[in-house]
Amino acid sequence: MKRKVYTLIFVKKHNEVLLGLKVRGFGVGLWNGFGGKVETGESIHEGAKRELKEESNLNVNSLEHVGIITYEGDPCQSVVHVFTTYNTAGQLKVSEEMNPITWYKFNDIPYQKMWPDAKLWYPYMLQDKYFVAVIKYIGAKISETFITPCDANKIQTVFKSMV
Ligand SMILES: Nc1[nH]c(=O)nc2c1ncn2[C@H]1C[C@H](O)[C@@H](COP(=O)(O)OP(=O)(O)OP(=O)(O)O)O1
Repeated sequence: MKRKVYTLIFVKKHNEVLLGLKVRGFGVGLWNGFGGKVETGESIHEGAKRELKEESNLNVNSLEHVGIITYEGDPCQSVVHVFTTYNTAGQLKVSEEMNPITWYKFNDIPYQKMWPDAKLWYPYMLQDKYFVAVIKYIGAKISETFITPCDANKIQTVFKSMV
């Protein structure tokens, strides 16, 4: 089976993270980081930078790859590559996909208005701790999860074998 590959980018500063309310596409009405499908012919990093620009107007030079999430079951079978960055350039702007876009304090993340799996792995992402997760959905409900912190070198090895 060929899984769809997605990116998810979190812009951070000190103890705050930038989230947008999804107004189009997958996950409408939920807060999330920026991201989307990796397109044919682009690398995962290139896809991540493009999606960040399209959805927030922010440019970024370097992204840190902090996690790989594999989703099983409904609503789709996919792999999501999670990135963080502290360095962006350009003027933040809402987009057709994300509106509004807001800084959230780490201890005030709106988990009740996010994908149900977010609260399971955000703690790793917020601390820049590398992680690997497998999350199985049945319908809109999580049926099984496996989430583990991961050695940075190991995740880079796994990642390089996927790009
Ligand atoms: N269960 C889940 N939990 C989560 O926190 N984020 C998820 C998720 N399932 C998918 N995502 C993220 C991955 C990706 O960043 C986004 C979905 O991307 P989209 O479908 O919006 O892709 P595109 O922006 O390429 O879409 P279009 O431009 O509308 O074709 O939601």
